[in-house]
Amino acid sequence: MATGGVNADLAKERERATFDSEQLTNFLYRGPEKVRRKRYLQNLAIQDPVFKKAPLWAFLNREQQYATALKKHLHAYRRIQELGITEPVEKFYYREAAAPHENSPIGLHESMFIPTIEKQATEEQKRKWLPLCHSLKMIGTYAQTELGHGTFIRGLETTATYDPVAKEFILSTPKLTAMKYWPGNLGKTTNHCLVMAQLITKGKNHGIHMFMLQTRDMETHQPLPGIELGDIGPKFGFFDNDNGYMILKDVRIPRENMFMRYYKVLEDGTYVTPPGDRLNYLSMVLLRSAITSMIGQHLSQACIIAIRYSAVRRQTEISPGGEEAQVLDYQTQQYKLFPALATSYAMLMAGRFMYDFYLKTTAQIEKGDLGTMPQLHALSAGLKAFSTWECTAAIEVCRMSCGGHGYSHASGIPKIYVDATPGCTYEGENTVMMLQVARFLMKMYTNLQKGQELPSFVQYMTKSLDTKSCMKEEVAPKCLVMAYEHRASRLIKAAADAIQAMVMSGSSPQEAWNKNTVPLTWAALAFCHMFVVKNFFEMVEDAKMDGQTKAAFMALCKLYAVNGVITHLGEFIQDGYLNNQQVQYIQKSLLDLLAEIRPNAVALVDAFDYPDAILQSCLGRYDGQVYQALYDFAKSSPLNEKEVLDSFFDYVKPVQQELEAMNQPMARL
Ligand SMILES: CCCCCCCC/C=C\CCCC(=O)SCCNC(=O)CCNC(=O)[C@H](O)C(C)(C)COP(=O)(O)OP(=O)(O)OC[C@H]1O[C@@H](n2cnc3c(N)ncnc32)[C@H](O)[C@@H]1OP(=O)(O)O
Ligand SMILES: Cc1cc2nc3c(=O)[nH]c(=O)nc-3n(C[C@H](O)[C@H](O)[C@H](O)COP(=O)(O)OP(=O)(O)OC[C@H]3O[C@@H](n4cnc5c(N)ncnc54)[C@H](O)[C@@H]3O)c2cc1C
Repeated sequence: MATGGVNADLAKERERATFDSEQLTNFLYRGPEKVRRKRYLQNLAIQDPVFKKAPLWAFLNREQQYATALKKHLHAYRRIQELGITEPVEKFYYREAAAPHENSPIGLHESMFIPTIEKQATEEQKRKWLPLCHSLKMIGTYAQTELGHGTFIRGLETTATYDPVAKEFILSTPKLTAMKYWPGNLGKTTNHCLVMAQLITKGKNHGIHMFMLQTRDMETHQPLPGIELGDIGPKFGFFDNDNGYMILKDVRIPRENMFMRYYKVLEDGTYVTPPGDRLNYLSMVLLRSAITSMIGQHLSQACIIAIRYSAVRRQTEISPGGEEAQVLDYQTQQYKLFPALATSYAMLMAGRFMYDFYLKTTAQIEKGDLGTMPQLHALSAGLKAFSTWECTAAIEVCRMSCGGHGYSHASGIPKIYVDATPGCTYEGENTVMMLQVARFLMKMYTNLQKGQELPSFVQYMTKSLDTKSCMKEEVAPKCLVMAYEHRASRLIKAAADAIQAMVMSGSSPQEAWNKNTVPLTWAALAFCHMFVVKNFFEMVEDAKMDGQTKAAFMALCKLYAVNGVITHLGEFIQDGYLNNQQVQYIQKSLLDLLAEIRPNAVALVDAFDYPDAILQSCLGRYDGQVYQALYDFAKSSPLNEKEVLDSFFDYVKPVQQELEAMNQPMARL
C-alpha cells in the first residue's frame, strides 16, 4: 500500500510553473529574512513534543477539544515568553504552527483584553493590571454582547451605577435579556472581563462605558459572589472555545475599575466629558482591522488544499480509452478555484493596507488627533464585512470543488469554514457594518456637493458619471479600476437620489434612509470592492520581484477584477457604461486568464508557504499522496478501534431478535 515521494502530477505542476514561487513567498511575508524567521519559528513549534503528540481535534469530544486547545495555547504562551518572541506577527506564526486547528481559549485575552487595557486604561491602571495579565494571573475577555443586544450597543442593558458614598460602581443585570452572552472564553477559562455597561451617575445615564470586573477567584477559580456564569454550549464552529453567559447581581467594584483614560467619573460622581465620541469602540476597530488578513489566510489554506488536490485528482477520460484528466484541467474547475485563489491574494493585500492604516491612524489618535477616526471606522468596518463575505463563500466553493472528500474532516476544509464564517457576524454583523460604510459615503457625497475636499480614498466620487468605459480588446488594469470607480460612484448617487426624492415628498430622513437600506448596502459593497481591486493593482505594480513572478501575480489580479465585473455585471452595464462589445472582451479575458493561470496554479498556492503540519489536510499535502493519507485517516478513526462495537450487541442484536420473533408465522396470527 505504501506510496512514496511526490505524486508525479504534482511534481510536473511544479516543473511547468513559469515563475519561482519563493519570490512570491518573499513578497507575501515582506522579504526573505522574514520568511526565514517565519520558517524557523514554525519549525520550533512543529518539532515541540507537546504539540507533536497532541491528538487530532477531529476525533475528540468537546471537553477533550477544549482541554487540548487550552494545553497547547498555554504551552505556546509560555514558550513565546521563554523564546523572547515579542513581534505580534512572529507570535502569530509560532501560535499558528503550535495549534493550527485549536482556537485559543486565551484568544480574547490576547486580542482584545490586553490591547484594551493598553489603549483605554490610565497609566496607573496599566501598571496594576498589565503585569498580572502577562503572567496570566489575570486572564480576561471582552464582555459586551448580551442575550438581547449584540449589534445595537447603545441599547445594552447591563448597568453600572455609581455609589459616591462607597466610591464604587454597582454592576447589575436588570433582566434576562441583559445577561452577557457570547463573549469568548467567558464561560470557564477567564477570571476577569471587561464589561460594557450603561454608566449611571448622579441619576443620569451617560451611555456605555468599560469596567474591569473580576469574575472568579484567582486561586480557586470559583465564581465570585453575585456572579453567575458558564458556557453557552456547542456551536457551528469554535467548538473548542467556551463562549460564555454571565449574570451580575449587584456586584460592587471600586471606582478605579472604570477605564478612565478618556472617560472619567470623579469621586463625587461628576462625569467628565471625553475628548471625542466613540473612543470606547476602538477595541472593536482593532480586531476589525485585523480580520481581513486573518480571513485571507483562511481562504489561502482552503485554496492550497483544493488546488493541490485538483492537480492530483483524476476523473473521466477525455477521449475514449484515454487517460483520465486531472480535474484541474477542466475549465469549470478552474472557474471555481482560480477566482477563489485571486480573492485570497486580493484580501491579503487589502488586509496589509488595512492594518498599516490602523497603525498609522491610531498613532495619530494617541497624539490627540481624532480627525481620521471616521475614515478608520468606515474602512475597517467595510473591509471586515466585504472580506469575510467573499472569503467564506470562496472557502465553501473550495470545499465543494473537492467532491466527496471535501466533506470529510480529513480534507481540513470544513473546519476552516466553520471557524471562518462567524467572522461575518462577530465584531459587527456584516450588513450592519456595510450600513455604517454607507453612512460615511453619504456624508462624503454631501460634502462633495457642498464643494468640500474629500479624503483620498473617496476622491473617485469627484469624477464625472457622464462617461463611457475605455475598455478595449486588451483589457487594461486602468480601465478595470475606472469601471469599479464608476460603479461605486453611480450606486452612491443612486441611493442618495432615492433618499432625497423621498424626503422631498415628505418622508423624514430616517424613514427615507430605512426605505433605502438595500441600495445603500449595494453602494457600500461596490465601494469596498473598488477599494480592494484598486489596492490589489497598486500593490502588484509596486511589488519588487522579477518579471515572470510579477506577470503571474498580475494575471491573478486581473482575474480578480474581471471576475468581479462578470459576477456583478448588471451594476456595470445598467447605465450603459460598458457596452455589449466591451462585455464580450471581458468575458473572453476571463477565459484567457484561466488558461494563463493554469500552469502556475500549484506554484501560486505553494507560495503561501504553509507546512503540512499546519494544514493538517489529507488532500492538501505537499507531496500529493492523498489516497494513502485518506486511508490512514480512516484507519485512525476511534470507531475502528474495535472490530465489533458494543452498540451492535446493545441495539442491533435485540432489535433483530425482536423483529425475527415478530415475523415468525405464528406470531402474525
Ligand atoms: C489578531 C488576533 C485575533 C485573534 C482572534 C481571536 C478570535 C476572536 C473571535 C471573536 C471575537 C469577537 C469579539 C466580538 O464580537 S466583540 C463584540 C463586537 N460587537 C460589535 O461589533 C457591535 C457592533 N455595533 C457597533 O459597533 C455599533 O453599535 C454601531 C453599529 C457602529 C452603531 O453604533 P452607534 O449606535 O453608537 O452609532 P451610530 O450608528 O448612531 O453612529 C453615530 C456616529 O458614530 C460613528 N461611529 C460608530 N462606530 C464608530 C467607531 N467604531 N469609530 C468611529 N466612529 C464610529 C458613526 O459613523 C456615526 O458617525 P456620524 O459622523 O455619521 O454621526
Ligand atoms: C464566534 C463568536 C464569538 C463572539 N465573541 C464575542 C466576544 O468575545 N465578545 C462579545 O461581546 N461578543 C461576542 N460575540 C457576539 C457578536 O459580536 C455578536 O453576535 C455580533 O455583534 C452580532 O450581533 P447580534 O448577535 O446581536 O446580531 P443581530 O443584530 O441580532 O443580527 C440579526 C440580524 O439582524 C440584522 N440587523 C440587526 N441590526 C440591524 C440594523 N440596524 N439594520 C439592518 N439589519 C440589522 C443583522 O444584519 C442580522 O441579519 C461573538 C459571536 C460569535 C458568533
